[in-house]
Amino acid sequence: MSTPLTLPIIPISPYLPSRKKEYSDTDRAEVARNLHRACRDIGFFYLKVDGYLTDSERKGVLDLGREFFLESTEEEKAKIGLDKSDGVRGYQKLKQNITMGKADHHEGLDFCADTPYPPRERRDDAGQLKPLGGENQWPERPVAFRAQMEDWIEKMKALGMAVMEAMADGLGMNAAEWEELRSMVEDSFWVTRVIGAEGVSCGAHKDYGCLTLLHADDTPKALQVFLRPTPVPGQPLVDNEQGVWIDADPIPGCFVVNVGEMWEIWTNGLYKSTLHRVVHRSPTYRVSLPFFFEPVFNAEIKPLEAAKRKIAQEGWLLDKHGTDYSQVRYGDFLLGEVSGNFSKPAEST
Ligand SMILES: O=C(O)CCC(=O)C(=O)O
Ligand SMILES: [Fe+2]
Repeated sequence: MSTPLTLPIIPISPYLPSRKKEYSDTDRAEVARNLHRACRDIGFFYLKVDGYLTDSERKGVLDLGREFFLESTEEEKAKIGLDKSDGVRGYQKLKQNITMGKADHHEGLDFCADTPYPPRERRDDAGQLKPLGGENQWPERPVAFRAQMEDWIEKMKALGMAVMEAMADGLGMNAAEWEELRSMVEDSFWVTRVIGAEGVSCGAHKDYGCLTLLHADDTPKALQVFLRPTPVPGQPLVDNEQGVWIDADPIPGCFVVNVGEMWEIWTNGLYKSTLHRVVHRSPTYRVSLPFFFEPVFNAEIKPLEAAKRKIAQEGWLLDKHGTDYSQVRYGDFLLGEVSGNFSKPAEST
């Protein structure tokens, strides 16, 4: 089977609560089947969201980011720097974010779900806020930033749930299995990021969480995905090092979605967290908004029975065949990731 050089497009409307009635179970089965194939063979796909968001919502959030990055003063940016909260929430300047040990050429603004710690446990023995122990830092300008972004976050959480339900069907989960999975993501420990860049931006990396829902402006030739040769059942997987970088250019009405390492564990490696990078070379300023739809902080992530059944049914020989992926608590995994993510600039303490 030859490798497709573009990502598949998957419509999610049949799974959106507001649209479900317009579609049949057969429509949903087709979405679930295509989604399963995309997650298994590529780990990335375009999610067609049709009328789920208005054009002004889609444009509005990107404009907020652009305006903040391009029109705020250095002081305004520094006022909400990572060092003013818990080291994870707030503004990161150029080269402050580290990917695979290298500084990224983009500035960013990160927000995440409320702290998972009760009030007495938010600071360490020295009185410093622990990572994730603080509060989000919202820019004062543009004034609509917080309200508009909070609406966006609610919509992204609901969209993430619809994709999760379709993925559960794609794996052939029964009702009880889906309930268990749903309880692990329903109160998602989401993270959202606004990125602005005018040069080569984000180094090659895999996302560590559950699902990344990426909304970006229309700059082409920026995001690239590492496409592995299509796996064949019953044959050992081709070495992960082999593959080609393809452009994942924006398509109007679609998000670019990928599965993170939590899905890799849930599926014992059937769904892979795939390498991607941003090599934006055009002189225009690019704004992108990845939304990381994550499990709840305390979720214990371990291989799902439904995934094991699917592996057996389809006859896969996976890298670790015979050995299950190790169980992780999502929150521990996240803390490990965020602690390696940011460089400490000399002026921050
Ligand atoms: O800006 C992009 O297109 C992707 C950013 C990304 O991969 C990330 O923040 O994890
Ligand atoms: Fe990423």
